[in-house]
Amino acid sequence: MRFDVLTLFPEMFSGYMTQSLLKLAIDRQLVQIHLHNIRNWSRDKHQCVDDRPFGGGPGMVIKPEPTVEAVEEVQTLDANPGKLVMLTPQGETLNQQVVERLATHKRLVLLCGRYEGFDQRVCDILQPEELSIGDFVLNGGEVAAMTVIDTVIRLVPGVLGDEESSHVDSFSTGNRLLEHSQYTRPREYRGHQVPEILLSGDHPQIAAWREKNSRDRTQERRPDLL
Ligand SMILES: Nc1cc(-c2ccc3ccn(Cc4ccc(CN5CCCCC5)cc4)c3c2)n[nH]1
Repeated sequence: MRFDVLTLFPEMFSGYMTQSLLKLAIDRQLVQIHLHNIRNWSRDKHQCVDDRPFGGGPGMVIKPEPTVEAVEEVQTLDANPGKLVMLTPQGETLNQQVVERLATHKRLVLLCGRYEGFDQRVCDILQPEELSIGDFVLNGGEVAAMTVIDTVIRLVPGVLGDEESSHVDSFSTGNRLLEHSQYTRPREYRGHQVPEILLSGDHPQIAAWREKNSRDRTQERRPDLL
């Protein structure tokens, strides 16, 4: 799967791309991430990409020319132009079902804004899918784009090992329970014991304990999921 990210801050992705799961997926050529700085498509000698909003108001707006021309050129870099997604506070809210839909595409082109966002004509001309990652305000689209990448790559075949395959993730279609509690060594820590059943090797009983623990946690924390 190929991701192209258009942003004014490509350096924000450097550390993220060295993160283990994504780095492994890239090294194994299961995933490609291509970063593009929108500023490289600015037309003026000062490389300006933003300007004051017509009609007044706070902040600056990213100009339509460099943005549209950047997306159009980036889309030509592969035979498949990809699914264009704009990260925005005003978009459809991301959830696991949206992630599963996005993962069906071979290429995602993620458009990250800053300031007050993009000139409306960027949406009118390019008609991107507009995505929010939740009802809170970020300072730009980059963290939202990383969230999209982070969630979608878990669904790319081969990225997760069989053991940890994503179909048993919480929120996956058909699985609406929170995950059960997890424990590892030591068996006791500051007087807190690991539940004996998990040490028993009795796998049917362990599975039953985990199912009940998932249900109890979901009832307690997210009854809306039941
Ligand atoms: N899920 C989610 C995605 C984003 C997101 C995504 C992309 C961009 C690009 C720029 N920003 C910053 C920003 C923040 C708030 C506003 C609204 N504005 C505030 C001041 C008064 C008028 C209205 C606009 C732009 C972004 C924020 N935030 N949250």
